[in-house]
Amino acid sequence: MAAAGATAAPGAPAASGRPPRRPADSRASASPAGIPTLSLSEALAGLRAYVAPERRRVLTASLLLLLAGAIGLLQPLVVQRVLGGADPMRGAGVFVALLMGLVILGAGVSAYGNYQLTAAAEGAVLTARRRLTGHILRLPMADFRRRTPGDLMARVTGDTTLLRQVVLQTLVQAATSVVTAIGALVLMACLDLVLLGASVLAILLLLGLVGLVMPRIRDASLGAQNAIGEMGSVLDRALSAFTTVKACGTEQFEAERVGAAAEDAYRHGVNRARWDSVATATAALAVHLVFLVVLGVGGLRVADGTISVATLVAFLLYVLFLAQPVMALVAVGASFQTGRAAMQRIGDVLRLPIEPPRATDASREMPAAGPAAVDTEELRFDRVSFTYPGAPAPALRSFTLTVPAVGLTALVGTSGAGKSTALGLIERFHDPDAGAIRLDGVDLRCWDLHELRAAIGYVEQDAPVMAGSLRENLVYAAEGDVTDAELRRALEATRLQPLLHRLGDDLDAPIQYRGVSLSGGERQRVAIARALLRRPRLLLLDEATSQLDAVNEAALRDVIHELSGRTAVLAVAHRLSTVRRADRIAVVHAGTVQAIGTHEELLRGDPLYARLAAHQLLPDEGGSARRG
Ligand SMILES: Nc1ncnc2c1ncn2[C@@H]1O[C@H](COP(=O)(O)OP(=O)(O)OP(=O)(O)O)[C@@H](O)[C@H]1O
Repeated sequence: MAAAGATAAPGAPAASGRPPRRPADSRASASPAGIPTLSLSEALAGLRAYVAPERRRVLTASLLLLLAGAIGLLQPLVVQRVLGGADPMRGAGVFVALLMGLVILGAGVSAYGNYQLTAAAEGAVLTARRRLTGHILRLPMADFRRRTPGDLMARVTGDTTLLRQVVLQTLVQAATSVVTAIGALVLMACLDLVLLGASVLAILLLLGLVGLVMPRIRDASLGAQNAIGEMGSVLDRALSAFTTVKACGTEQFEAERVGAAAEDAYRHGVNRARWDSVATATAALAVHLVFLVVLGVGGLRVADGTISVATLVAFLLYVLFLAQPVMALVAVGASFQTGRAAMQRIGDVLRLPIEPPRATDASREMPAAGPAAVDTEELRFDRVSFTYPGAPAPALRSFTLTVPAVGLTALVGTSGAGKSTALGLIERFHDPDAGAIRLDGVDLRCWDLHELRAAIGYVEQDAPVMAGSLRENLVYAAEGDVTDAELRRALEATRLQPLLHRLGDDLDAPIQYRGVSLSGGERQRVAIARALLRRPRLLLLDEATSQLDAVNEAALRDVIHELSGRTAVLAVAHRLSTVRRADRIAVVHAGTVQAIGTHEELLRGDPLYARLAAHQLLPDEGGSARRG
């Protein structure tokens, strides 16, 4: 299967030398709410990985913010010198000027430090977005399909944004706050140890209470972010089926579904805000309590002459100064819990194995079907069986077929017989559970994935056209430069000149989102032209002619026929008129190739084909096809 030998994303935080883990295998513990959460060390390791590219900026910011903290610490000392002097008013002007200078210098250093820190945080967000996007696009098809685009988008846009706050607060503010607090405590110790003891006791008591609140913030954050992801999924469902929603008149129904998901996100958000407020209020209470304790105990000590008023005032200033790091540390704790939830959601995706470029253990997975065929330049399905993950029954069972290097091979059969699945396995969207598919006698699992796909032109059933220009859509899959003349030839071959004409003969004319400004047939032909420009050695067409009118279909049939004179074409078609001229037709039934032959041979020898032909053969040149 695709997961075999899969590769973890380069730089994925959890991939530091360890094999990639699926979420189910994760050592993540379960929160009281039953939501699995990252352990603290995993979260910190994840954060380090995102910040690593920004370490120089983070270092600069740390030093500057520490310097700003040190400058701040000097201010109470200056005040003490002024008030403690024999004549407080003598030289007051100089001290005030010195104080002003320190304030301005501190503000400047702190502003530049904060700028560097914010830039580093943006850099970490950029790193996370790049890794996540690159990883999502390299996920195996099965893993991608288990997720919804809306939720993945919420992870790339929303969860990564939350990292900014974590980096800003956790990495530097936590460090600088701790250092500043220690500095303040040391200076407070120099002033009076008794007052220090009373202050520390009061702070520890209330910080203990804050610690109890932190897990609640983490659970509420994870709940809120999951709810936002869910809302993205519900919204994506409605927007991607916009036409259906309109046609079915279900705007209100869908709006209510999205509204319900938004309400869920709101409830979680409010819950998080509640616990955030509890933490902040507790920290503020701690600071006030310390201030009152110092005022009370300090007042008594001034009264009995143990310390001077100047020392008490300086100590109180340090208490006020301590308020900032204490409040900051609580905010850091709360924000880290939010970031931890975001990192978990990002990590859940990054820990998924990506498509292996080449399965290293493919040889061990060789079927018991015997040695690899020696024939080259052909595609061969050798007793291939495959069941979609979670599906109750196999889509392919002992599917055996040879597609020569040149010629048109058609797959026909009833709906759900397994035709599209067979094409998907050639693209290695999935790998067979048993048997093997070989190209040039080499198991596809041993091919370099990029090389394999580069050799194939694939026109899928829904033939998407992307937002962008016609040119962008055409050259999308092409390797190397494509000239205008080549583009025009491809348009001509697929009878798309009228479309080009409608676009003012401008290859760079924009095509709307998902090609909604094109007809279904035009979209399909753009996809075919795109596949042709890839100059494939194997062209896979999945019902590529289903949306073409008779004239265009006949024209396209000529193109395919001409192409099949040079290369291998494997076409799935319900319109049997398209495949009448096929060199061989494989009749697929219940996941197995039950008959192979030409149109005439199968009409005579295969009852299923004869039945399909009788029901689905479209009139073509002179209606001759109806003779079956
Ligand atoms: N992603 C999937 N997950 C689970 N089952 C799937 C998936 N895709 C297809 N199937 C199932 O696999 C079987 C074969 O599907 P496939 O799309 O290959 O049929 P088909 O012959 O191409 O049908 P049609 O002609 O209607 O397109 C069907 O039973 C289908 O329901």
